[in-house]
Amino acid sequence: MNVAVIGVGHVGLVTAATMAKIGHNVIGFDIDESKIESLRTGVVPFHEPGLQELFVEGMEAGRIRVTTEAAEALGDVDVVFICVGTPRKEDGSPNLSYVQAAAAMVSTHATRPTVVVEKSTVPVQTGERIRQALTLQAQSRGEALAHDVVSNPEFLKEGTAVEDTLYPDRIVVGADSPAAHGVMRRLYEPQLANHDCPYVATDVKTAELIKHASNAFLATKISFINAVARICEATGADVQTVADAMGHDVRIGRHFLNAGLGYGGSCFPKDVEAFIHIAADIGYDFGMLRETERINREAKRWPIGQLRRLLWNIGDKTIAVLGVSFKPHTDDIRDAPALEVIDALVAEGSTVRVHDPVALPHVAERWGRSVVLCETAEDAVRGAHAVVTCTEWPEYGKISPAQLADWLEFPVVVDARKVWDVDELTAQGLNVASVGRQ
Ligand SMILES: NC(=O)c1ccc[n+]([C@@H]2O[C@H](COP(=O)([O-])OP(=O)(O)OC[C@H]3O[C@@H](n4cnc5c(N)ncnc54)[C@H](O)[C@@H]3O)[C@@H](O)[C@H]2O)c1
Ligand SMILES: O=c1ccn([C@@H]2O[C@H](COP(=O)(O)OP(=O)(O)O[C@H]3O[C@H](CO)[C@@H](O)[C@H](O)[C@H]3O)[C@@H](O)[C@H]2O)c(=O)[nH]1
Repeated sequence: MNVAVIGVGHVGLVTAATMAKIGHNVIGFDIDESKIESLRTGVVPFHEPGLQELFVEGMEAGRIRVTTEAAEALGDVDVVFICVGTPRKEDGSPNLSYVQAAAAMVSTHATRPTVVVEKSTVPVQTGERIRQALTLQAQSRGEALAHDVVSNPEFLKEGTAVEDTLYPDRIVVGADSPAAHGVMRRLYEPQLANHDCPYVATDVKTAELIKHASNAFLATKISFINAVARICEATGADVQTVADAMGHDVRIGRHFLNAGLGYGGSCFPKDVEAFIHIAADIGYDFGMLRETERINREAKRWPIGQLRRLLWNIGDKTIAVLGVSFKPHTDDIRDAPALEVIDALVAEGSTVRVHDPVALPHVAERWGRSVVLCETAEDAVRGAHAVVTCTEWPEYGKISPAQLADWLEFPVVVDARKVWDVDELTAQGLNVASVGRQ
């Protein structure tokens, strides 16, 4: 089938590469000329394991091309994926202007009936609004509407996006006509032939809601365990063991019960906030999600409180921050919990030494000379008064507690991501604050 992808960012590019992998002819369209320029030369402009290879494979097979020309991308396609951003507005509600602009482009440039697929995360009822807009635009040109609108939410996680998209836990497709369902089923048929997973065919609104409900639930699971971590710290219980034992119950499951610095990234923070707004708009107060957010704000402040407890004054100290990306295996620092930690340290006047295996260029963009960029973790930690872990990059776990004790000027470790074993740290004479441990 001929597939167009509008917006080749984290979701759009993985969608494009996956669609090519399963045999479709794909064209990716973006208004960001530098992104398209980079892709034309076969270079994926952000860090996502496996994506570079998958994209180049599609290009070499002649199944993916990219363009900044909407007319070239949208003229002759069976399916158009809208993968543009839906960032939060100042009041926390989702900004749908990019989605509206993308739909308008389809209306202007499509030369035949197509299936317009919302892959961006949008509020329930957005599909209905897109359909209304497409109808009005068609009527204004004296045409009858021929496009279908479908919701096909994306569940990939950054860092494992390629794997998640090639082998998803489920595929959700919301459509309001049998014809649109038929097109989407044919689109995914080659993937389903190699990977058996539930294919949830539903109406558009239900599919839209599945996405916000899933993200809000996962974020709430994280906040729940972070609240339990506070109780463990106060009582001497061990949150890791609590989570492991809870996880043995198949009804609960162990995933997303890692206590730490809270959730960040471009999705959970904005999607939880959006869901609260969406609910409020229809007159429902989703108070539980406001509590999820409150606990998450508290989790992000935890390291600074611990540094004050262990060092008393932090303004005159050198602090090593290990990890800035919102999770390992990505260079994405959007809404990363580390931002709050670093901002607070900079505001205190601390000397902040920062290491991250891949995100340092973004750190330099955001803080300039307010922080010291370190090429290795050792450069950051050696001679510092304390070390704080903000991202659990596997390489940090390879630093032994003995090395930490040797490198640090003061023996202070604030392990917000549970990188090291507390007992091994204390055995080296280190003063330790580890999430969910006394
Ligand atoms: N990042 C994730 O892990 C993830 C996972 C699932 C769902 N989502 C959702 O998918 C959507 C996209 O997220 P993302 O992280 O890929 O965003 P992104 O910022 O990485 O990419 C969005 C792209 O859209 C382009 N764009 C904006 N307006 C355009 C237009 N009118 N025409 C063409 N291109 C346009 C931008 O230039 C950018 O390249 C969001 O709604 C997000 O919530 C993201
Ligand atoms: O037990 C856990 C699990 C995650 N996190 C944090 O939660 C955030 C989000 O992590 P993750 O969900 O792995 O990454 P994302 O790429 O943001 O993926 C989420 O957001 C995407 C965008 O909507 C969805 O598609 C995915 O299904 C959903 O997991 C990160 O800061 C993690 O450190 C924890 O603190 N504890």
